[in-house]
Amino acid sequence: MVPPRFGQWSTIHSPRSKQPFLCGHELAPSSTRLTPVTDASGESPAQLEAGRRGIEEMTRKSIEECRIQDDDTSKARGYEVSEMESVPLNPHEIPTDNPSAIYTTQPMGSSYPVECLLHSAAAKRELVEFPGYPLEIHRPSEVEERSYTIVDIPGKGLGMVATQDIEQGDLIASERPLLLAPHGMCGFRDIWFEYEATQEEQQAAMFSEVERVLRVAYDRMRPDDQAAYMKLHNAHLDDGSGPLLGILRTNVYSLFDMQGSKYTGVFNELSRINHSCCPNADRTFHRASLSMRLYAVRDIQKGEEITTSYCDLLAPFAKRQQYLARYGIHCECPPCLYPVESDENRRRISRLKNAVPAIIKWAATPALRDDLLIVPALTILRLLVGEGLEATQHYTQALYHTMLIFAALGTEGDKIGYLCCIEEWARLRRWDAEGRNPAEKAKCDLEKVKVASRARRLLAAREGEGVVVDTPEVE
Ligand SMILES: C[S@@+](CC[C@H](N)C(=O)[O-])C[C@H]1O[C@@H](n2cnc3c(N)ncnc32)[C@H](O)[C@@H]1O
Repeated sequence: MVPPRFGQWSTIHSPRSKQPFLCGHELAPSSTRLTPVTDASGESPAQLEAGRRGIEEMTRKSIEECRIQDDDTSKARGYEVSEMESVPLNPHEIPTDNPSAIYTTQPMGSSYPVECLLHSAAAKRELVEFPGYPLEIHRPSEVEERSYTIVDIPGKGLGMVATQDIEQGDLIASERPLLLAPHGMCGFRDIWFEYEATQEEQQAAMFSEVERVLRVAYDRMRPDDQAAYMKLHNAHLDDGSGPLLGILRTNVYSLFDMQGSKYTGVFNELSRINHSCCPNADRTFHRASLSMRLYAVRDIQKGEEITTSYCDLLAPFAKRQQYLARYGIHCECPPCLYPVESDENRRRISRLKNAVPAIIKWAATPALRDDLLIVPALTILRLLVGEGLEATQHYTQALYHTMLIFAALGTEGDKIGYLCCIEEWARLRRWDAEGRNPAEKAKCDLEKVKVASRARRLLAAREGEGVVVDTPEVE
């Protein structure tokens, strides 16, 4: 989970040209927020008229709420903010100019919408033109036989717990964010001070302006979603963040990159998952359905807490604790209780690199021992499992290497080991690739390894007969 960066003070300190900076596009309520008013609904002309007036009123209100430049707050604090330009657009329209901010409710017409704050017209285009978009999904609350519940976890607030056994690779949940916004929100408003402001003053101004940008998005949400947002945990009550910003900073997950910006999202249920440095679940964002998928990275037993990671799992203990402190977390998961040993293991694991070319070379070289690679490969796998790092890409990479080495060893190797590695690798890769087919890559590498190892056997046999042959070319 990556909270927004708010530290780019140099960008707001210097006076700038007073160009309109924040544009409140698409402020008209989308059709997802109002019942469509048509004759077919059986409503009377008076009801239809009232509905039309309601839409006009909400549009006007939204636009007015966006005109928050030069108000009492900023004047009283001695700074000015850039003007916000409001241009109502339909959710499917792409603006032809290039505004700095677009408020839009997506997918258009969905009963399960996401309030989106986008930084450019190009971002909106990329969002709505993504292949397969918009793929509908069910709200978590509508999914029968959910495998989890949200309950109180001693010492952690609320958390997610398995209500049945879950197998490695199983999908636990998929959920759309309540709010989607760029990582680091300070770019949305230009602030300039009339005097040499202190860092604290600049931070206070930035927090206040970001809060107001968020307020526009929040006011566009459906009442249920607003209530869900406000119920989320806020770990930033005392640092000057407003309530919307505090909740955002506590609960956002990084989602995806779009037009050079990282996008983040706050979720009703998925934001209830607590952190662990040996998590049993991982998440990926599915662009076509605009939803986050949570899946098990190892078997989870009924009653076990479902956890994910908020930080870099291979960072040393001290760095992880420092990072987690911003959430008010003092992590006491197993690796954090044995930091010296765990740091050493994680340091070794972090050195793991792509070894596929080396494996192919070894497979083709009779002079190299059969067990040269399998021993270190299994050692790394054991270390990863011992540290509970199945959620890292190092784990899938180590599984992949081991699978290739077993394949090269052929009958000399371990068939069960080979099958276990390839099946586990495929289970874990199931949710992480969008549009890419990991099986294709595996097929290609397996073929190379098998060709190389056949060549090696041939070489070994000919050398045994006293014939010297060149090593075949392998990548
Ligand atoms: C994104 S929220 C997770 C859900 C939260 N527990 C709740 O009640 O809504 C992050 C907050 O959960 C708590 N938390 C998460 N992981 C924790 C952990 N490993 N130990 C203690 N508290 C944790 C912290 O208060 C943190 O600020």
